[in-house]
Amino acid sequence: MSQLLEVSGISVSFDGFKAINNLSFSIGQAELRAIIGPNGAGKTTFMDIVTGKTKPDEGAVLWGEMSRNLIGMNEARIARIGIGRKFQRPTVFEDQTVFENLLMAVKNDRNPLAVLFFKPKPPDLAKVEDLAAEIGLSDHLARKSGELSHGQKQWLEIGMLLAQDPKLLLVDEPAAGMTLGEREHTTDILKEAAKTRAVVVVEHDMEFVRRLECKVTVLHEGAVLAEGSLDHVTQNQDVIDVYLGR
Ligand SMILES: Nc1ncnc2c1ncn2[C@@H]1O[C@H](COP(=O)(O)OP(=O)(O)OP(=O)(O)O)[C@@H](O)[C@H]1O
Repeated sequence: MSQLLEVSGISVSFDGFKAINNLSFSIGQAELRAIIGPNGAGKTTFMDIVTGKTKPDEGAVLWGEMSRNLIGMNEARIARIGIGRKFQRPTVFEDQTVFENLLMAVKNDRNPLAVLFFKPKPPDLAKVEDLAAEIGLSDHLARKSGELSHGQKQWLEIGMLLAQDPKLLLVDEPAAGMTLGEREHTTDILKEAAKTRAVVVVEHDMEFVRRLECKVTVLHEGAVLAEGSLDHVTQNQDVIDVYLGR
């Protein structure tokens, strides 16, 4: 299988401290991957590099069949070529309904006023309905987003990102603050999304990672410490020493 994203030998230092240290990582077109690792391992910095927020001092970040180099591209351009990022805190428009939030995302205009003057066409409406079904909010389309539970807001934001049809979706700690039921539903959404695109999930919650049933990459001190199934990496003595055993 050809790789969608191929990161090789990236390093970045902040004031002399190597936050990412010769890190290599790759993911295929329709693959789900969990990234785990202790605080300060470099997980956020890694995502910052892939999305163009941080420029590495060394290494290559290659994208797609043409192996385009993403280093030096700005964040907006990287988003346009198909990399979506879900931050930890949901950023939906609370005064807008679920329907309006999804429609704004389909239209790719995150301006609450735009939706007032927008006459959606049948394909847009069909897409909103499909997205709502995918994230399990079909029965909540008319509700103000501010009334949703924390988990439902997270799903809505995932839906808004999926509206852009990203080829790669990066998701930062989705399980935080969710009930068990919400976590289970979130794993279902992410597994489904990864059937047609690459999805990278950074998460500390090991039960959540187990339910994802995917390959796991363990980061430590800015580099890959171990990679493989969850059972494989959790039996690795280095992983136990630096992460699990603490
Ligand atoms: N802009 C910055 N300036 C200085 N140091 C930074 C900067 N960004 C990250 N760091 C440092 O780089 C290291 C890696 O941080 P990063 O946030 O990527 O880790 P993480 O694995 O995401 O941690 P966590 O699980 O706590 O979110 C940390 O020691 C952090 O303090």
